[in-house]
Amino acid sequence: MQGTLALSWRILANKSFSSSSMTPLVCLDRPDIWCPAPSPSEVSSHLTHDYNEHTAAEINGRSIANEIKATLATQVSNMKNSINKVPGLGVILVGKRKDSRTFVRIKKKACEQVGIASVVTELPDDCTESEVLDAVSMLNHNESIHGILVQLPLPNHLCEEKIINSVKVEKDVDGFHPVNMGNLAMRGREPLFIPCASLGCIEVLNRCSVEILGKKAVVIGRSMITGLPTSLLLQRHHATVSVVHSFTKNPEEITCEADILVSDVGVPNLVRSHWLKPGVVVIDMGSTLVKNSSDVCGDVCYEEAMHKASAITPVPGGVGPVTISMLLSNTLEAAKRAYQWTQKS
Ligand SMILES: NC(=O)C1=CN([C@@H]2O[C@H](COP(=O)(O)OP(=O)(O)OC[C@H]3O[C@@H](n4cnc5c(N)ncnc54)[C@H](OP(=O)(O)O)[C@@H]3O)[C@@H](O)[C@H]2O)C=CC1
Ligand SMILES: Nc1nc(=O)c2c([nH]1)NC[C@@H]1CN(c3ccc(C(=O)N[C@@H](CCC(=O)O)C(=O)O)cc3)C=[N+]21
Repeated sequence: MQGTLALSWRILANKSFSSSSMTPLVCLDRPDIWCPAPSPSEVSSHLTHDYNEHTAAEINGRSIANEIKATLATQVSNMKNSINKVPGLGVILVGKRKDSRTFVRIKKKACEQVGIASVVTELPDDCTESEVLDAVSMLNHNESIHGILVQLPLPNHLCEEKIINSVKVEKDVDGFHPVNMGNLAMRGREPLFIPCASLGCIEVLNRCSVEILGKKAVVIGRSMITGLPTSLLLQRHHATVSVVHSFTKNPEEITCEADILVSDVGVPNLVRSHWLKPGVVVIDMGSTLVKNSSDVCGDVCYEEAMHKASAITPVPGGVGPVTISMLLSNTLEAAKRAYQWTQKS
């Protein structure tokens, strides 16, 4: 087992960017994000390792996100200089949920960092469905808003389906509109936007030179926000994907086959050591707020996984910040399309 771990770590650290020969999935112009191969030094700069080969490399999502944000900030500034426009994100926040308010605050701050304008429309917990639909409609018609995000979950009395369907497909930077999700699921079709957490997952794997093509990937969770689009996107990158959910019997028998394990559940410490194959790359998307604290907790028992995996994203500081940078990237793409502006090389 130790041999396997040592080998997989060496592969991870030394391999050149294996996905560079792959056609980018999205027809988005994502220079410097999907395309170029990171140099070995760039790869290792996102991985911290204590030089003990029997523990996993920790993937530094904050440094990946900072790199992406620096690229986006340059492009936003170029757009401003060339056409005197900046991308705009409209967020609708319903109610007082602490986690939702935190996530919206993080998104707003990230927009400021790269020069994207953001407006947050706040509605009370007991607002009516037509008030939310009106708020979406205002943003749909606002020419300085290029991306719209309705923070989920919504209070139970509101119909999530109806509200998501009302977002203009061209402004659906979350990628949750059925047209975008449907196109993601259908081979040969290109969605205008892919959900940010799924993009974040692939971005982390790409930037750490983890090969996806031909690998066995297991996704735990099948929600619209994370699990479902992540399994679809991993398939587009030619992984063989299995999906585990709340009705799966003996999930550990499936997860322990995975070369890449993605967990999108929201149950702290669900994934234990015996769920993992030695050398697996673990992407922990779980982000649960710990009760009576501002700490967040992932789905994977980190201390146990450290001794089994070859690389792992921590929580916080793993895939979460990369997800946020993908929202910024989608918003910039939306603005580029709206203004038919392309970055001159
Ligand atoms: N880091 C990031 O970038 C992001 C993190 N998140 C986080 O991801 C987590 C999941 O969010 P979200 O997808 O919205 O949550 P949902 O509650 O919508 O979905 C949870 C999924 O996990 C499955 N599930 C629940 N319990 C188990 C179990 N014991 N074993 C296996 N599967 C189980 C459910 O199965 P079933 O379908 O059968 O009900 C469902 O598919 C949250 O912590 C959220 O905060 C979300 C978005 C981005
Ligand atoms: N319309 C909509 N779109 C979403 O994309 C969406 C949503 N609703 N509802 C909730 C989930 C959750 N989600 C996260 C994004 C970033 C972090 C993130 O950046 N987490 C930080 C920690 C955050 C903290 O410190 O509280 C980290 O992991 O380092 C977490 C979770 C997006 N979601």
